[in-house]
Amino acid sequence: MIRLDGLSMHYTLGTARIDVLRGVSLRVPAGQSVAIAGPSGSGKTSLLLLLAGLERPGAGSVDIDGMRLDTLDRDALADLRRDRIGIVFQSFHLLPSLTALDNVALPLQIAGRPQAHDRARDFLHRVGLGARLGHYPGQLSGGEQQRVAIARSLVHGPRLLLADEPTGNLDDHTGEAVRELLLTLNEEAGTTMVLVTHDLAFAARCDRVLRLHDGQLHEARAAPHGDALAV
Ligand SMILES: Nc1ncnc2c1ncn2[C@@H]1O[C@H](COP(=O)(O)OP(=O)(O)OP(=O)(O)O)[C@@H](O)[C@H]1O
Repeated sequence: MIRLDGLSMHYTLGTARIDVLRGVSLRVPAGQSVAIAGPSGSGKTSLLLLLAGLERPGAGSVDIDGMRLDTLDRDALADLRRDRIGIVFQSFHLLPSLTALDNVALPLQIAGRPQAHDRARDFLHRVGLGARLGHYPGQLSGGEQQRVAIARSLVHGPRLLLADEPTGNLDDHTGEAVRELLLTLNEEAGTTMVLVTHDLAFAARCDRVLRLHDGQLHEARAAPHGDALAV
């Protein structure tokens, strides 16, 4: 369960203040898939950064599975991300000196999990990159790098996936494969998903669609469960 209560956030640039979120409250039950839409610059990425504990809100709180992120120190936040959260950023943050396989295996190795390379290989196959295991990020196309980042975000079996435009750079066919992979994980493993996406086909298949506008989240399409509505 994700609980956001009265979440506000602003950036300060010189003397200018940019209010990005203005008192956002939200509940996302475990296992729900949520698409977040909204105009460019409306704060969608900032919201994901708050959910991941990579930014701190100016006011309000983020609670993931009963843990209030503002009570956790930097190490505890890193542990939370390593154990429970998968993140796909718009810029993929792949390590340039590691192959695709090693990039994907790294989170498992850091966590001391066994069979890191076998599992990484399996996930790279699932995103259609079985023939690119030994490629370095600089030798991969943008869409291929994106799929490596998706494989890396999923390899440790996160309970929560936060993804910024996961199908943004992909052609129709590859985009469909990634949509299927994520939705299958959502359905079969019960992975909670919060996706920023302009991909209408993807949003249409999520349980719920929210729109961020003027610092507020609005329910564009609600899940059928009454307890899942934004409050
Ligand atoms: N580090 C920063 N310092 C100052 N302003 C920032 C910073 N990061 C983002 N902003 C501003 O905050 C606003 C929200 O940015 P954010 O990236 O969250 O929007 P977004 O909805 O994800 O946009 P897009 O759809 O274009 O990716 C934008 O106006 C942006 O210029």
